[in-house]
Amino acid sequence: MDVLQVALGSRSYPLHIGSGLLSSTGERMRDIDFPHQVAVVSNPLVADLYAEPVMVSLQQAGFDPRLMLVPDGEDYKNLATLQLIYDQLIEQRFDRGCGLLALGGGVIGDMAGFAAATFLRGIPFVQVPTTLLSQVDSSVGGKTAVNHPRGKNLIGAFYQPQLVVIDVATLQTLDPREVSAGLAEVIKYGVIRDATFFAWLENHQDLLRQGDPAALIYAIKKSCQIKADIVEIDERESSIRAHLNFGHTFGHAIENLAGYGQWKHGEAVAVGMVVAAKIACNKGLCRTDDVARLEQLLRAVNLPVDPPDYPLAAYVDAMQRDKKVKQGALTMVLNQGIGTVLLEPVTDLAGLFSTILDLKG
Ligand SMILES: NC(=O)c1ccc[n+]([C@@H]2O[C@H](COP(=O)([O-])OP(=O)(O)OC[C@H]3O[C@@H](n4cnc5c(N)ncnc54)[C@H](O)[C@@H]3O)[C@@H](O)[C@H]2O)c1
Ligand SMILES: O=C(O)C(=O)C[C@@H](O)[C@H](O)[C@H](O)COP(=O)(O)O
Ligand SMILES: [Zn+2]
Repeated sequence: MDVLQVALGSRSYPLHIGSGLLSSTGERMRDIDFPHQVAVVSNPLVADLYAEPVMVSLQQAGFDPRLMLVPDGEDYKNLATLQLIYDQLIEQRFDRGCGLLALGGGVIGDMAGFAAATFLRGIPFVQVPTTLLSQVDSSVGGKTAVNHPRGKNLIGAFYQPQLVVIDVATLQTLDPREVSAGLAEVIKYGVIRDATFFAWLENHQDLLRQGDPAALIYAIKKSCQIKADIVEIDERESSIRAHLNFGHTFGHAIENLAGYGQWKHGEAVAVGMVVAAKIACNKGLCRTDDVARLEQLLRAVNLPVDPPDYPLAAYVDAMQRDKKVKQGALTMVLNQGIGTVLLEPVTDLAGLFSTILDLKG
């Protein structure tokens, strides 16, 4: 097992990464003095697969765990489902001596994390991510949120977990499409921070697409390290944390326009990264060869690269609700070649994106 650290002063926490860790979750939580009463928030699909080892290990470690289920899917990542979590916490008389454990993918982690941030003004929580995407990205860094019908993650909080338990064995039951979706965020790290890692991903694309455990474990550790390094410098996204949003301005617009759940987050981000890279290329920040490398790698791991056909005005309207908009101006994350990005203010969104939609196909 490997232990990485997210160093944030009094809010620091470890990431435990290894195979078969679920059955020792309780011991790990006892080691950090986690509260006695634990709400284990999950969905029916994940609970059928993995609730038992987690619940048993919590009981054996002396905790009082209660399983609380919410419906599965991005279209349930909203205030109504959040209310279901609060209802269960209140009905079961959870008080300030309690904590919460999020067991599932990024949807569960984001929503349960926000419940933890807000219930009784904040209770401790632990992330136990079970998708590749949640293991490389959403469980680390403390962004929690639910969607609004008009925009992704518009209602949320920065709220750090006290522990992240990444059991890579859970990836064995993951649908191949979910593996690909997770790889989009992994590829993002290569583009924004590490050209050598990007080249490694290119060299291991077949193994990664096939879900090879050794290749995935390397990619998970590398991704978590890159994300931890960024979050440690800029926890609340006042500067370089926005780099982690590469591909998300357009990606979130796709998710919103299509209707939540129609596109997987990672798939939308894949297209968004290509769009951002094409903009960067038009501005002379990267070469057409860099865009081609990105497209090739995304295609190789079965990710889409072409934007769905919505009117430009609809895209522009959706992108205006991006959280990187301040006083009406959007800041875009654009790549400089492969391995570095910069932040660039955009005034004429329609003008900028009309060129890119022309580039389609
Ligand atoms: N907070 C952040 O920093 C951050 C970062 C990236 C993405 N996100 C958010 O994460 C969400 C996407 O997360 P996701 O891709 O994990 O999707 P998800 O949570 O919807 O999970 C995908 C599917 O896999 C199922 N599943 C989970 N674990 C499984 C397993 N081990 N075996 C079989 N099936 C399993 C889920 O039930 C679901 O049906 C989006 O809402 C996105 O906005 C947040
Ligand atoms: O942790 C971050 O910061 C990220 O931007 C990671 C993204 O992959 C993630 O999808 C995040 O939720 C998007 O942030 P948002 O602020 O645009 O909702
Ligand atoms: Zn993302």
